[in-house]
Amino acid sequence: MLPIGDTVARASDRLADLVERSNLVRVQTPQAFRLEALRSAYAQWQTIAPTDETTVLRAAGMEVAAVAGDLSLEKLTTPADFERAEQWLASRMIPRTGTGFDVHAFAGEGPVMLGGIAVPHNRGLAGHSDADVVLHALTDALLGAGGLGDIGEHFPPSDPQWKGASSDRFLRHAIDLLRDRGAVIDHLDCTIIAEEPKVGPYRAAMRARVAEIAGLGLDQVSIKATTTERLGFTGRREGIAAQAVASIRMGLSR
Ligand SMILES: Nc1ccn([C@@H]2O[C@H](COP(=O)(O)O)[C@@H](O)[C@H]2O)c(=O)n1
Ligand SMILES: C[C@@]1(CO)OP(=O)(O)OP(=O)(O)OC[C@H]1O
Repeated sequence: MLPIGDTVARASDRLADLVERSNLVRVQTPQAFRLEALRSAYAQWQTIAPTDETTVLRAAGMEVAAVAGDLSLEKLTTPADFERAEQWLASRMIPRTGTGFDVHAFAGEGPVMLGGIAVPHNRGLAGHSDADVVLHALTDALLGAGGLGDIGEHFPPSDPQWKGASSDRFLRHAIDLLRDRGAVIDHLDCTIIAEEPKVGPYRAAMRARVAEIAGLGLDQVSIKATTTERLGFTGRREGIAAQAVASIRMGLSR
């Protein structure tokens, strides 16, 4: 049971007399009873559905012991109750960030897979899978945010089953692992580092595809690109790099 903090009064369409609340309590559920007592009390209960079990036991002449209630056991009955519970749960979620980075070298013929779409290019990318640096960097960022290892741990490059695999499944796997742990994915951001191909014309399609694979809204995904001003291996057009950041919220494990 819980004490009543509010003023208590009789009312119809207007407020009427106050009720002395010092000897009133709120009776919470769930409640615990000896099974035999509960069965026997319900066998004797013949009126309309009771609002709780104490009513049934007391009607059968039994005494019910009272123990201190707990506000965190509040019942979820109305939509407002659910909203309050969700806010309470959200307040216990801690923001976490993960970063990911990946590189694949140009080899063979295009197109290149970037952000889950085939981008026309005169050269392709070498890799055990489809070599989608964007999805690999995003996958590692998500795994990092969850403290769940890295992409190679989940999909070893030595395992022939991932040969030529579409990287959609790597990203989806990281998302599923996080969601199974009750995490909320707030935002994914990826920067593609390459002189070529130009990402601009495909940015919107990549963003939409990543959002679709991850089960996120468009406004929760960002795809950017930069060159390295012809410097370094990306500047020499030897390959493409991508770096990603995943912002999530996850409950405390302790
Ligand atoms: N592969 C790329 C690289 C760059 N872009 C776009 O060009 C802008 C300028 O790049 P800088 O490296 O000179 O900063 C960049 O902000 C991107 O919008 C691109 O589309 N594809
Ligand atoms: C994606 C995996 C799958 O075997 O292989 P690659 O396509 O080579 O990609 P990389 O980012 O180098 O390594 C991660 C591997 O898990």
